[in-house]
Amino acid sequence: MLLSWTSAVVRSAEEPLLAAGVPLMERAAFALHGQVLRVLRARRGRVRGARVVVLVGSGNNGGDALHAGALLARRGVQVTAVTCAARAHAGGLAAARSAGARVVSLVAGGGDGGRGVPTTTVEAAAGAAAGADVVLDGLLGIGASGTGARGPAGALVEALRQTPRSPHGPVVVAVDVPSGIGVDDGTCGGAVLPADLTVTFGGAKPGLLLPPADACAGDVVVVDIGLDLAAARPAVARLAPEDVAALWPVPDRHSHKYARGVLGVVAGTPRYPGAAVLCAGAAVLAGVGMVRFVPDAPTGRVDPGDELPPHGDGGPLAAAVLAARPEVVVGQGRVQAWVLGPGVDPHDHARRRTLTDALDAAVSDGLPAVVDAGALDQLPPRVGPQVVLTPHAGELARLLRARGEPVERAQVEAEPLRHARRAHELTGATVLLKGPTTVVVGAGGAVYAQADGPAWLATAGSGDVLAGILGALLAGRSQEVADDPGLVAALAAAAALVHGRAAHLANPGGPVTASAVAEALPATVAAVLGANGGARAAVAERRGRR
Ligand SMILES: NC(=O)C1=CN([C@@H]2O[C@H](COP(=O)(O)OP(=O)(O)OC[C@H]3O[C@@H](n4cnc5c(N)ncnc54)[C@H](OP(=O)(O)O)[C@@H]3O)[C@@H](O)[C@H]2O)[C@@H](O)CC1
Ligand SMILES: Nc1ncnc2c1ncn2[C@@H]1O[C@H](COP(=O)(O)OP(=O)(O)O)[C@@H](O)[C@H]1O
Ligand SMILES: [K+]
Repeated sequence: MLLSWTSAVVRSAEEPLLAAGVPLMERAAFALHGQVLRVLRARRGRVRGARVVVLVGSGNNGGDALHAGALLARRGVQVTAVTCAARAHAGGLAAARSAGARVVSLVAGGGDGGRGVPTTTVEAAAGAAAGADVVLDGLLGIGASGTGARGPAGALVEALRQTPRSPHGPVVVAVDVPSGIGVDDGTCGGAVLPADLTVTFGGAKPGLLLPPADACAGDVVVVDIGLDLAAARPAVARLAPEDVAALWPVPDRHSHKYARGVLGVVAGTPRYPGAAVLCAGAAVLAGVGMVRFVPDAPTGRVDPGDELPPHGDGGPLAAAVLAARPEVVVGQGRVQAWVLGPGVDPHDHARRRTLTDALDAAVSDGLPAVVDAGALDQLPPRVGPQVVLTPHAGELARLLRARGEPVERAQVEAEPLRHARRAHELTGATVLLKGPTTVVVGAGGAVYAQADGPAWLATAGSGDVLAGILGALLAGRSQEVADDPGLVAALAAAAALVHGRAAHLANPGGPVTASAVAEALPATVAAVLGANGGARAAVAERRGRR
């Protein structure tokens, strides 16, 4: 699991160490220079003679970068430090100079309190950076205010962004965070320099995990500088396969299909059966005990308010589901969790009635439920966190507008966490906001950000598969969810991980269909369980034999 902490939490973890004279900056710089050496070796074999341009802001982030530059210069790297503000970290500047680094400034008399640093232009600095092996971005760290670098630093970032990227261009290594991101909220509004690698100190920062800023972080390497963050509350978490293995319901010898969880599904319409097929099929393939697919009451044969027949013939929609997945059971019955709404057309009155009946039943029984697509508009004003909403950005904006918040899709995309959190506050539900990086907000302040799938996953029906996976998980862990509704957010994040990984597995590096993602689920779950669940399953198996 990758955990992240806000700037304020990191600062308060630093304080006692700094007061005790612990050389945090030296530790950070040493680790940073080690990462740059690794990049240089991978890129060109030799370190000596490599060119590194260090971008230096006014604060300690620039100090880290300058000290790392000094260490690199001592290894024979040609280091050019470009200071971008009226002041620069004095100790770092002195170290870089005495190690033989060249120092220039974008600000006349800048960087060095007017001690005669040669000035350069934004164009010249950008040109030097473009010709370097590595650009070390030490413009802004956790002390950045607002999003986007301003002033000369901002101008340089803009110029670097204009430089066309090529495979021969420099590797950009961000110091602590890519300069200019919203460190705590993941916003990415102004001038931000995207990195290939971010070397972050003490613990990751939320903006490295949260969309849209996470797209600027590249690979994230967390460096231990001795901060004690164990007792501090993380802001955002990202699950790894081993975390998902620990969450996944694995059967043992005593398991039977009902004990493993039965999932009720209301999805699709007779006109659009695809969502029903994909959602119910994904739940089966993710390993649920049983799927009950709920068809509509046969028109004209049942009075409003009557119970549905326990085993109606189900009509063409159920026939389509059964043709694809004969394992599915059609009809009403006891379930441990629900998936409601994928592909349900609100203009189909019979389907909408079935949906609202099931939604009412799920909410009044307190059962875990995935509320997706067509069901989002039917959500009661308040529900518990065992209900998971799974909107994409447009659907979340609509849900918020329906609750009096004037929000457009673009605003949700610019600040996914803020809006997902708002929807959680307003509805009480756990919210899984789909996108390139999926954000989950749940009970007790839980926040997850999962970036597991390829962009190929943005394909019709993909969300229906995700809903089925999550439904299977909720059905399988319904007992634990009843005891701890906070678990729902972790399960939602786990579903997003498996969904994304299944897309990679379905066709590595190429296009996928939603059906192919669903078909890849059994192998994906097996691979994820292999992270530590192989051992777990073996233990469960042994226990079962006793
Ligand atoms: N504490 C420690 O010992 C350790 C800290 N560590 C390192 O320190 C980093 C934090 O350092 P920090 O606090 O000095 O903040 P940092 O981000 O470098 O600069 C902030 C300055 O930039 C300016 N500025 C602000 N916003 C701006 C904008 N949008 N656009 C342009 N300029 C802007 C503003 O200056 P002003 O403009 O007001 O003069 C502000 O004062 C941290 O990320 C890590 O790398 C590690 O060494 C581990 C030990
Ligand atoms: N650029 C992207 N990269 C990776 N995953 C994406 C991207 N865009 C969307 N996704 C994922 O694809 C799925 C799309 O779901 P959704 O919008 O509900 O599609 P549909 O309604 O067609 O099923 C979500 O799980 C989302 O997280
Ligand atoms: K930085």
